[in-house]
Amino acid sequence: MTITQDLIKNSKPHWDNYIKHEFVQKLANGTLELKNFQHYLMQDYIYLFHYSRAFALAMYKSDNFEQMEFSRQALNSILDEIQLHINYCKEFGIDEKSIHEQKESPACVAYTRYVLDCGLSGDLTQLYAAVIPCFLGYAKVADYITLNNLSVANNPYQSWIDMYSSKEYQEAANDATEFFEGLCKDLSKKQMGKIQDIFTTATRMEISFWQMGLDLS
Ligand SMILES: Cc1ncc(CN)c(N)n1
Repeated sequence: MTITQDLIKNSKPHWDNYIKHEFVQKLANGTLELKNFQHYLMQDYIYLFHYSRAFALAMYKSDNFEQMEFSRQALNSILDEIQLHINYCKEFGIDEKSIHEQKESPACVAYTRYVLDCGLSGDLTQLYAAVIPCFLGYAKVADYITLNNLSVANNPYQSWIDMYSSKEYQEAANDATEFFEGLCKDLSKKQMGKIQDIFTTATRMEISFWQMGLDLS
C-alpha cells in the first residue's frame, strides 16, 4: 500500500463521503440545479485564487531548486486554468463582473485559509498534505463517475466530468501525489501522524465545499 493509499484508508469514512457526496451524485446524474452549480463554480474561482497562493508559498518553503520547480509548474498550470475557468463560468451564465463582486463563502474561507496556515506554520510536506486531497480527490471523483457509468446522456455537466477525467488532469494529480510521497518517505511515525491529521481535515473541508454548493451558503 502506498503512503497516500494509507492516508486515504485512515481518513475514512470522510474520504468516501467526499468522493461520493450528494453534490457529485447529482452532478453525475444531471439533476444538480444550475443555481447550485453556478454557486459552486463562482466560489471555486476564489478557491483557486488561494490555492495558487498555496503553491507560491510552496516555492518559498522549498529546500532546493528541484522542489521549487515542481511547485512552479503546478502554479503555472493553475494560473493558465484560471482563464479557462472564467470562460467556463460564462458558458454557465456567469459573467466576470459577478465573479469579482461575490462574497466569499464561510466554507471557502475555512478551507483555503486552513491550507495556507498548514504551509505558513508547517513545512513543505505539511502544505502538500493539505493540497493533495484537492488535487487527487477530483481525479478520484471523476474516476468514480466514469468507472461506475454514473453519468447520463446529455448531461449538462459532462464537460466538468471530462475535464477531471482527462489524461492531463489525471497525470498532474498522480505527479503531485508522487512528489508528496517523496517528501513523506523519511518521516517518523509522529510526523506522519500530523500529516494524517492535515490530510483528513482537508478531506472534511472538501465535503463542506460540496455542501456549500448544495446549500447555496
Ligand atoms: C474545492 C476544490 N477542490 C479541488 C479542486 C480541483 N483542483 C477544485 N477545483 N476545487
